[in-house]
Amino acid sequence: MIMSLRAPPSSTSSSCSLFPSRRSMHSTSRAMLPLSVAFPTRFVSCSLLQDQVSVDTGAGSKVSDRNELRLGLPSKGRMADDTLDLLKDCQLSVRKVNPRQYVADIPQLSNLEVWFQRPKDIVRKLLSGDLDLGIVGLDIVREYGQGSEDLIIVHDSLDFGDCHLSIAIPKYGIFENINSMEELARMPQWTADKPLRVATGFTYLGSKFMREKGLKHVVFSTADGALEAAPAMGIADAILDLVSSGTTLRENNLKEIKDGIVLESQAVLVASKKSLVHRKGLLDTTHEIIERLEAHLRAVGQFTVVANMRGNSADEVAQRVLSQPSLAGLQGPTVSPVFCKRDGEVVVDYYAIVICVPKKALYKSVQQLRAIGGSGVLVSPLTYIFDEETPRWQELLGKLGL
Ligand SMILES: Nc1ncnc2c1ncn2[C@@H]1O[C@H](COP(=O)(O)OP(=O)(O)OP(=O)(O)O)[C@@H](O)[C@H]1O
Ligand SMILES: O=P(O)(O)OC[C@H]1O[C@H](OP(=O)(O)OP(=O)(O)O)[C@H](O)[C@@H]1O
Ligand SMILES: [Mg+2]
Repeated sequence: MIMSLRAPPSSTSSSCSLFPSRRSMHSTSRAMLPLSVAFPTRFVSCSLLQDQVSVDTGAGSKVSDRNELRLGLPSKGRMADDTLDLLKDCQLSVRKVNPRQYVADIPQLSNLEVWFQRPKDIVRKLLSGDLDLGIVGLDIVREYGQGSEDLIIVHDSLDFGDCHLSIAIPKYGIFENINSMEELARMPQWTADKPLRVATGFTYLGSKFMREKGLKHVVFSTADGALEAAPAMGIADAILDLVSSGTTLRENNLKEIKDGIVLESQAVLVASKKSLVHRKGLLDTTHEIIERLEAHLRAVGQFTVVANMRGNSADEVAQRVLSQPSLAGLQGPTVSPVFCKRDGEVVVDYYAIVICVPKKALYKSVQQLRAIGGSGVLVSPLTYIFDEETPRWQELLGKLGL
């Protein structure tokens, strides 16, 4: 069974390498090139196989000796701006003194350093104990975390960076009638001598997935981008890459296949378990970050709607509002009397109702309000919705056994 990551014969680089053409590939002896790297003792030991890292986070590793807490954020790429925007929306603006500096702070969170790093390095540094928290795509956590139990997903849906990791094959040639992983695995073309060549940046997840899907003869090559070009260039048969809109695949004559999705991904907040347990102050800071994230992300999808409604009593108005399916709000409507003066007397003809409405259901809600006599409808955005309890915090305590 061939399930290995190999470098082209002439290459000593650990990344950016694609296979030589099929002919030269099969006429060359292709030894695996495991590279081992010695780190200073402060780091946990790693062995590199091309671009992959397997990290020993065994019981012997300790949290490093520092007082500051450290949060890793993406230094570049598509996640970088969205991450800063999200934190800003949670009133956790990152203060960067100099755009070329890799360290910053968040004035609201004392004793926390922000370090800007490449996403894969954030995961590596969480494992080595050099970071405590990080915001990256789940794909990167799973690929570079390699199943380590020291990585804990603290918030699993930060609502940006949505994509999935998927196998894609050409629409043409020998793949024209191949539409599922099962059919791909059954193709007679893949043998020990001529394995299926997959170009990917996700060799750990890729080899695990191929094994699970019963593909015995597979060989991976790595590249840092534009993987979709590899099949047309003749240097790979298939690719394993992130897909969002599907445009890049379509434009390159590639297709996804049934059961070919390895992982659904979006931005997550991830932490080192060791740090959470041992580093003073980290749990409190993490609690505050979770609270702010949850309160903000809940609010993002909702509007506050205020309307006036004629009625005889608050109860009667509430009955009318609750008779409509889109007007229940988060915990039912707030109904308050609107006092006005008529002929020298204070009277109540109207009631103000306040509800939270999902953004998607806004227009339907306004129609339903009008149908039951609502007028003067005011709609405003919400900044935060703080619940009594943060379910993710309870989950985290559970995972930590606290
Ligand atoms: N097309 C996409 N749509 C949405 N999210 C994506 C997409 N591609 C990648 N992502 C998410 O963004 C993260 C960062 O993407 P990526 O590593 O490709 O960075 P980049 O911005 O393209 O920079 P570079 O590839 O040059 O390093 C990925 O790990 C993934 O979680
Ligand atoms: O389904 P789509 O919406 O077309 O997005 C998918 C593309 O986005 C990512 O690449 P990116 O744009 O980050 O470029 P890169 O390959 O240089 O990283 C990914 O690697 C795909 O190529
Ligand atoms: Mg990219």
